[in-house]
Amino acid sequence: MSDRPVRFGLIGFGAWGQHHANAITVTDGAELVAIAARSDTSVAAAKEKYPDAAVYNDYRELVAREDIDFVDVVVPSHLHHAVATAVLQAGKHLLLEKPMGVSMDECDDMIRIANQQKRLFAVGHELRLSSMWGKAKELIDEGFIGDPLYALVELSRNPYRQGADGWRYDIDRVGSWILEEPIHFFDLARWYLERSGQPERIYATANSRQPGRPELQDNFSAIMHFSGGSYAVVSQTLAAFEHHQTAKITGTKGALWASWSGAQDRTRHPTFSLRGFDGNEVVTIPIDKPTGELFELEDQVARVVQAHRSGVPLHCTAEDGRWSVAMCLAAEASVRSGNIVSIGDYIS
Ligand SMILES: NC(=O)C1=CN([C@@H]2O[C@H](COP(=O)(O)OP(=O)(O)OC[C@H]3O[C@@H](n4cnc5c(N)ncnc54)[C@H](OP(=O)(O)O)[C@@H]3O)[C@@H](O)[C@H]2O)C=CC1
Ligand SMILES: O=C1CO[C@H](CO)[C@@H](O)[C@@H]1O
Repeated sequence: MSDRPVRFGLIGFGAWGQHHANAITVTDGAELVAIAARSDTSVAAAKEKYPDAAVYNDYRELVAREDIDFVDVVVPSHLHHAVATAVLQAGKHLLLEKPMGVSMDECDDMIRIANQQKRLFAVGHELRLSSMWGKAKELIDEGFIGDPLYALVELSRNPYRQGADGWRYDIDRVGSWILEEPIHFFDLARWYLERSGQPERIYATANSRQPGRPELQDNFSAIMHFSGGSYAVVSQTLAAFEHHQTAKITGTKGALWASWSGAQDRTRHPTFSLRGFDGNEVVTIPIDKPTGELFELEDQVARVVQAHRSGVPLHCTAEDGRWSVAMCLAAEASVRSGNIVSIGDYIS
């Protein structure tokens, strides 16, 4: 494989897209050659910050360029499908932010086109690359806790940002608030309980602080049962302060307890710890580098570069992204009906 830098185009230059731009520019072997934004303000901001990159106000001009290898899509969730299909149809590899799509049809359509075009398709579930959430996975796989039986992934944080033009508070554009952040935790819980087979059913409940906006669910909890007998609890409140995330995983022999805290999700100065009990003693497990979504974002760009250059497996494939969307939609159906929902109908 050639050693020339992997050439990236970035679509979306909002709060998170700007961090993607930075992650691309600090990654060895990656080059940010073009950015597409929508408003004049974002176009001007992109030009000022990245004078060497071409900046477009129509993403179709970016995808039409022949010299781009990978396109990184960081636009509001209801636009993922339209933008991602244009990228794939133009024959580019794709890194698409979560949620992969807002419906199963969207996910299936994108997977079909990626397969047809034989393109790489990674989804932005970056927590899988974390030195801490990932270390927990490694220990589980090594048998540190025995057979896993239970996983709790929990977040308490401040309210979501509005997003450009308020898309995050418009249910038709955000899809649901489950697709916004609990989707990461479904992905983690499934990863941790991988040895327990497939999840079979889910029960979820939620409520809103705004009586007139019941669809904006500040509090959300779900229980997901796996075929092997284990179960996972995913729980989130947006009615709290700062950003505090915990995972507790227990097995036939021991337990793990990971926690992360920061003034906000995008901090470079978090506190975090991973403690474990292997059935004999409680230990603090050293974490070899800082963890947090800004760090993992850089690791994610590095990973897709390696995948492109040397065929290293993607950290999160389109099938993984699809699975997590399915889980959110099943959870949503359970919240709506008040019933336990069979997951097979969603993931088949
Ligand atoms: N994996 C993770 O941890 C995270 C993932 N995300 C995901 O990333 C995505 C973006 O979120 P975020 O950055 O917070 O949202 P923002 O609203 O802050 O940014 C969205 C950006 O998309 C731009 N945009 C909208 N339409 C177009 C278009 N047609 N062409 C080009 N750009 C367009 C907007 O442009 P303009 O500014 O001109 O209006 C805006 O800059 C979402 O899907 C979100 O779920 C977000 C945070 C963390
Ligand atoms: O991880 C995340 C942090 O919060 C954001 C919302 O504010 C989400 O979009 C995102 O997925």
